Amino acid sequence: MSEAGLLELRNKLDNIDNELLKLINERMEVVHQVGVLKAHSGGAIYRPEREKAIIDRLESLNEGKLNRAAIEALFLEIFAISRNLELPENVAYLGPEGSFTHQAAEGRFGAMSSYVSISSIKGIFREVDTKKARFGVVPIENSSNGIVTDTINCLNKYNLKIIAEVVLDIHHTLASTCDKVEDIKRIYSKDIAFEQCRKFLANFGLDEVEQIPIESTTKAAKIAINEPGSAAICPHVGAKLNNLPILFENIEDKDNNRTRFFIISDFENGQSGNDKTSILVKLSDKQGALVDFLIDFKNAGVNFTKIKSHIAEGNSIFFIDFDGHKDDDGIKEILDKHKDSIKILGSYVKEIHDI
Ligand SMILES: C=C(O[C@@H]1C=C(C(=O)O)C=C[C@H]1O)C(=O)O
Repeated sequence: MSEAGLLELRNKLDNIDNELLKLINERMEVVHQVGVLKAHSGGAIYRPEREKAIIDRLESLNEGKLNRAAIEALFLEIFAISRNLELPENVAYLGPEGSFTHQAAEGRFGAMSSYVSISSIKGIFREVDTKKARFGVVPIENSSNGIVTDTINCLNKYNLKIIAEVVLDIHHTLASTCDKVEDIKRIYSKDIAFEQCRKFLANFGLDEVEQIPIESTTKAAKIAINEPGSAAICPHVGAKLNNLPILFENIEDKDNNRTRFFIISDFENGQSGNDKTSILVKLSDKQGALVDFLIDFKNAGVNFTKIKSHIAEGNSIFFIDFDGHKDDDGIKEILDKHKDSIKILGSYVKEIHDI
């Protein structure tokens, strides 16, 4: 290509960028006006259901090269930046830095938010409950390891709302300063990560090597970089952050290893037309009480996406997800009827059917 041709194309890009900048700033002005209205009415700044509606509309209008993922990546960042200009958002996540929960948080709240790494799920609920953070990001379930009981216990204990779900494909790497697998004498990781990589470890004879469970996969990388003869099972970013060489990528046994996260806050979402609701059901000892409850939902044609039994403080409770919003016709009546035995945890835009 000639120098002149390149110059011309770059000029074109500069002009487009100038327009984009002008338009985005104009958009920020309008977001600010919405923010002023919300401040008067006490409404929440973050409205995931509205953001989803915008992305859906843009996808349906789209005629260019961008696919849904690209539109989402661009616009979620624009939304996050506009929300931050209105009100800086503190996001508490299950750390340390580089953890999967951190990735889930950044995916939703973008590069401009301020993030606080918290070392326990309970700590995250406390941080949001005491208003030190506006949002908390916690894991709720993994496709290989099931439900996260600490999160259920905290949802039971605190009066916070689930305002969004985020689903992340979980990939692990084996990272080490050792050049050869045979030189690895110890592996550090989180207990569930060892579980998720059992077959890989067996295939490479690493099931014979000492496996040391610690609180997080990123901490594993931190240890492994300083300890000759050791390795870590950790996320790609965890290895990169610690300059730990990656020996193998995607070592998880299942190729659809996913974790679902909840974003918790102190407000309720409006209806989006594509919602999911999570509740906890505490039933009396009366036999068949759960069945009565489920039949009401079934008769109303409500689709359950998850039912898990769980013991909290000695009592048996059920964690249930179903399609629809708590204020939808048909659902509202059933929730009212059973209000003494249920706790509504939140209605939020449905990202996924089940993991
Ligand atoms: C501007 C609003 O507030 C926030 C910002 C949005 C945006 O930038 O378009 C959309 C939804 C909200 O999270 C709104 O509610 O319309």
